[in-house]
Amino acid sequence: MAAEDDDNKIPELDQKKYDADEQVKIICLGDSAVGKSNRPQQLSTYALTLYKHTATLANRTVAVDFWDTAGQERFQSMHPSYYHKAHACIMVFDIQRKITYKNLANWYKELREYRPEIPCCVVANKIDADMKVTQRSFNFAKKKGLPFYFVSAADGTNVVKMFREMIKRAVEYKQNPSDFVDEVMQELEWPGTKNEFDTPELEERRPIPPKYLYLFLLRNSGDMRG
Ligand SMILES: Nc1nc2c(ncn2[C@@H]2O[C@H](COP(=O)(O)OP(=O)(O)OP(=O)(O)O)[C@@H](O)[C@H]2O)c(=O)[nH]1
Ligand SMILES: [Mg+2]
Repeated sequence: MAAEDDDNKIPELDQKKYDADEQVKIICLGDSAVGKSNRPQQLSTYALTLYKHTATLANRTVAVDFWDTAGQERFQSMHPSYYHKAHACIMVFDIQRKITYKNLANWYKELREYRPEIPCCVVANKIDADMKVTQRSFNFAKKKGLPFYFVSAADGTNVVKMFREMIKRAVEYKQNPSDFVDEVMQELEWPGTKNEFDTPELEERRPIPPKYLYLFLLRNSGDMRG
């Protein structure tokens, strides 16, 4: 109980802010170690990292929160609050590990259960390790009609382009959600659709070790490669 009370006091985890016009939330999905955070190997200590970025699009300033997790992927599933109010999703796999590509289908399925219509893209990361892969085709994205990017988080190839395009799509989606479920959820506070960080019942439904839930690191990153 004490921990839940503490969570309520962390302003960054108050998801109501994403209702404001100038705020978007973009989430990252993918297996562990595909390079979502582009950090050197380290213990997955923090459940949640928010990378804050300010983007200028058509003379408008947009505050972007990139949500990134470490650790929860091991459960092959994310906590519902991770998806809550997200405006776009970046799905990442590692071109050197086939399993991470195969698992995209699972991540995508879970994403669509929570967020049926938000813009999503597929990122093939680590192309610096094998440039030849860019000759290959990866059909998952095509099959689902998703934009696809060959990226190297290590050397920066396509990273800024991908982020800019996804921010733009997140803003467009927010201005004109095609997602009926999403609109309904924003209007009604259905059980399970408000900020799940505040709802202990949901913790019981999908238990998460407290150290993952209650530790988080807030980063200020103006650098897209951060
Ligand atoms: N060669 C190469 N290595 C990369 C690239 N991006 C990340 N890595 C390496 O891949 C490993 C995993 O990167 P992370 O960013 O921690 O991966 P993650 O997906 O965030 O993993 P979790 O936080 O555990 O979910 C690290 O050793 C990175 O240095 C890349 O573009 N090229
Ligand atoms: Mg990470």
